[in-house]
Amino acid sequence: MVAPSDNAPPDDDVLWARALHYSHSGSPGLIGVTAGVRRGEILAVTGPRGSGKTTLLRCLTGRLVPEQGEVWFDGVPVHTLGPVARERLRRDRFAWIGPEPQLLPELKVWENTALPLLLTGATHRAAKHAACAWLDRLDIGGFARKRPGALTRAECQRVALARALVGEPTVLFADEPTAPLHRAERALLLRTLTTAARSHGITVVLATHDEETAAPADRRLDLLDGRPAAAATAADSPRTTEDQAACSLSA
Ligand SMILES: Nc1ncnc2c1ncn2[C@@H]1O[C@H](COP(=O)(O)OP(=O)(O)OP(=O)(O)O)[C@@H](O)[C@H]1O
Repeated sequence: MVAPSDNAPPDDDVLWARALHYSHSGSPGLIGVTAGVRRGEILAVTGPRGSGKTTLLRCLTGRLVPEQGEVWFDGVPVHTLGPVARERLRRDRFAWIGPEPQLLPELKVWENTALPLLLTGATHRAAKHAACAWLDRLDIGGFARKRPGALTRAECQRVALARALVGEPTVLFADEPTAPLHRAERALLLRTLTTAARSHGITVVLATHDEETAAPADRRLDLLDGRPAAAATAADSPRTTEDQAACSLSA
């Protein structure tokens, strides 16, 4: 049960979370994480493996409900919504891209790209038109009639990006989208993602353990052991504040 709060989210944050706590079957995933992202901004959530990045993104999308804390999207208290409303929010306003493209091998590239629109009732013609427009924008229009098996992994990941963007979501959640790619491919995918998001005013929450991938972000949130990194470091070294005081006295 999530306790209500009098604290309203900041006006300029399209997505805002306060003091999130979440545990996976008893083992801590998030411990008191607060995060905000403004409309059109790119927020990088960084940290080593197991630091809680995916758990945070899943709490922000409403896929996971925090045990404590609040998540607000566009003035809506996501943490109080039921499963159907959260599912609708994810479908209509959010998109997700992970490290694996997860394309359907039987479908052509344009059909894979159009899937989110077809599943929400768009006509075949409108969905195809939008899918092909996004494939063109991402410079992969030439693949539209091919099947994923004919593409490289990096090309498939760009198709997955087109599929994520085809519904023009308010927020794109990108969980280690470049992780399985070589350096040059990583740079291309990242440039494609950030350029497309910025030119369409799409907010991005980008989880990555890689400094170069985090570099284009407007802001970043560093996690360690499920906490903001600064808090985790302080918790690991209870004498830090005392030590700093001692240092400044002796300086
Ligand atoms: N389904 C689960 N069941 C049990 N523990 C989990 C589950 N998912 C995550 N965890 C644990 O929660 C912690 C945070 O995991 P999370 O996947 O959020 O971190 P991450 O920073 O995204 O890591 P990675 O980069 O490896 O995906 C880790 O200790 C992880 O082992």
